Amino acid sequence: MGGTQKSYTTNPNDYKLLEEVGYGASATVYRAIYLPTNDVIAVKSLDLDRINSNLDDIRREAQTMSLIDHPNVIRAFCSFVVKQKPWVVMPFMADGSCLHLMKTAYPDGFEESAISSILKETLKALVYLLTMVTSTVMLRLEIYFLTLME
Ligand SMILES: Nc1ncnc2c1ncn2[C@@H]1O[C@H](COP(=O)(O)OP(=O)(O)OP(=O)(O)O)[C@@H](O)[C@H]1O
Repeated sequence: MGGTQKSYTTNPNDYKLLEEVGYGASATVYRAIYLPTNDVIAVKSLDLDRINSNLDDIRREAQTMSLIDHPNVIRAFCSFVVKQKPWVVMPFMADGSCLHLMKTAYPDGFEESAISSILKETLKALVYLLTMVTSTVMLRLEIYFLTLME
């Protein structure tokens, strides 16, 4: 993985949740402070009651998120369970989502050139994720065949 790696503990007392910044189908996202370094980060608190998948799927997703290394895909710094709720610690995106930007600053929609670069960057992210998934599946298949041949 590139760049300098920051390390974050899995101790909930090291995190101070500030205000809620977003709400999705399965989670609430907070702006938060990582107390040991005073870094501003985001904490996504997943609501198991609102999620259809089981804990193993969530664990796998968080594990995959922590392997991500691409400028256009947000990665998880770490994840752990707090009062039966999985928390995912990630970089805080101060400008918010494209939808938020549109609602606040571009009510008539983005310019075509902006749309095309957002789409281009999103497609790059998708290609990265697809390549990552494919190589993980290939690796698993390889291990499977090697085990079979033993
Ligand atoms: N790292 C972040 N930094 C800042 N804001 C964020 C971050 N992650 C999420 N948000 C905000 O929180 C909202 C909900 O997050 P997200 O979409 O990840 O939740 P979800 O429950 O998985 O949503 P979905 O409905 O897509 O399943 C986002 O739309 C965004 O506004």
